[in-house]
Amino acid sequence: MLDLNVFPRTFKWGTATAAYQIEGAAHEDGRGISIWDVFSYTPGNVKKGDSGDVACDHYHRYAEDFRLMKDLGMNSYRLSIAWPRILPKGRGEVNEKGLAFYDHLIDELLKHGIEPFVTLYHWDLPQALQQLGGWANRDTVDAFEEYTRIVVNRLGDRVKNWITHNEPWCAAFLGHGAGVHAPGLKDVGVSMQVAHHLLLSHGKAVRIIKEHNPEHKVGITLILGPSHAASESAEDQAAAARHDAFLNTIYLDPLYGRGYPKVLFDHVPQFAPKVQEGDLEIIATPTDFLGINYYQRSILKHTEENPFNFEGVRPPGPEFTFFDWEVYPQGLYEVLTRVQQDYAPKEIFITENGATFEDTLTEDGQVHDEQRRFYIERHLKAVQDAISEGVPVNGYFAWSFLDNFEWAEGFEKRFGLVYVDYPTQNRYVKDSGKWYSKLVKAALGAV
Ligand SMILES: N=[N+]=NCCCCNC(=O)[C@@H]1[C@H]2[C@H](O)[C@@H](O)[C@H](O)[C@@H](CO)[C@@H]12
Repeated sequence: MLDLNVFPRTFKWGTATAAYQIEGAAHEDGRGISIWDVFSYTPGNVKKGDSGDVACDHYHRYAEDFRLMKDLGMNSYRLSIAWPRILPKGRGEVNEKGLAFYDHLIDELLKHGIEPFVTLYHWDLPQALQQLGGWANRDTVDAFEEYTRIVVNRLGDRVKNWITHNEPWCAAFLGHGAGVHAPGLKDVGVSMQVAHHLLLSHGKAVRIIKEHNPEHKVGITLILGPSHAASESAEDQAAAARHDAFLNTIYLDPLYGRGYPKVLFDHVPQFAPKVQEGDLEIIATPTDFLGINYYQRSILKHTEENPFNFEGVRPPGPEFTFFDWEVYPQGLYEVLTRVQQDYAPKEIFITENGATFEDTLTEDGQVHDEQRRFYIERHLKAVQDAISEGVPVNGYFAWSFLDNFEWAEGFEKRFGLVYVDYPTQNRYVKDSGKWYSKLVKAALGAV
């Protein structure tokens, strides 16, 4: 199945996590409140009333976790910084204990020879900024610049790979359009303006990072997936094209200098974001790589029931994850070849890919998760095939290192290569993690 020699010598083999999902210590050492604390504490928003208050207690256990990561053989690791730990009110007063935490965390990683990829924003906006309008308020772009400068100045002597934002589509649409993520708003027009401000803040942050050190690599992480038409009908084809814009090209096009997709905003002009003079040029500031998160494809048909005139159709499967997401590895190949053909990024990292299945910890501390192993194997094969066709993929970060707080699903949905027994906080490497470790060691040994 896999031919490890196809992967470049410089390939980054790792896993990914996010601060709010693993750290815990939500009220410790000066950390401010985030929109995800507020959203989680609001009854009904998160399954079983779960929150990131404790999560994987990574805040206190990161040294143990990185020893485990080293033992598993990975050479890279994607993490995010919690903005509320650095600037508890979002701007102004800096929390030295927050900076010190990430100092120690990065030092611990480097001690093990693991290369950090740091995401600046993985959805945990300081609540104090939300109270001023959050990402719907253009001033938050300035706040993000302030935050970026502080983090890059403190960690930039050791961190050389930066991801400005994680999945602006989720932060914008799930958080402000569908209302199923923090801050829980349901206004599509606002969600599109939020998308614009996220992209604008990305462009500003790229410039800050490049000013700090032009040798540093900076990019953004997008959730991308194929949008397939449910039938050959012109209506369904057009519906799929609009969804492709709604999910994919609404970000890809402006990032690569093409402005916002007309196929979408000619159809729903009422949702078009307000764009100021110069914004699109800032958004298109050149980057060093594109981070791609891939989980599934979408199938669309025409509908008269909403202004976008598209609605999802359940994919045929036959395999689905515990999240009821179709297992569709060829979709990753489709995304990679399309991105290469249409945008030709200098470099691509798969910054997230993984699956949730119902894991059971056995009496003797095993988790036999063959479905997850098989999922990852097939998606790595899709990456291999894309590389064979010249797509410059130079890294794969499995989602996720640890089981963790899965947003509105709480702790029920486990994505980890490592099982977390929350009552004891003990970690147990799942069969998929053991397999991935062997593969990574072989790949890195093979180079
Ligand atoms: N149409 N459509 N498709 C998009 C549907 C959103 C899919 N969920 C994600 O991408 C999130 C991403 C997040 O970074 C991480 O923090 C989450 O834990 C994982 C797992 O959920 C994934």
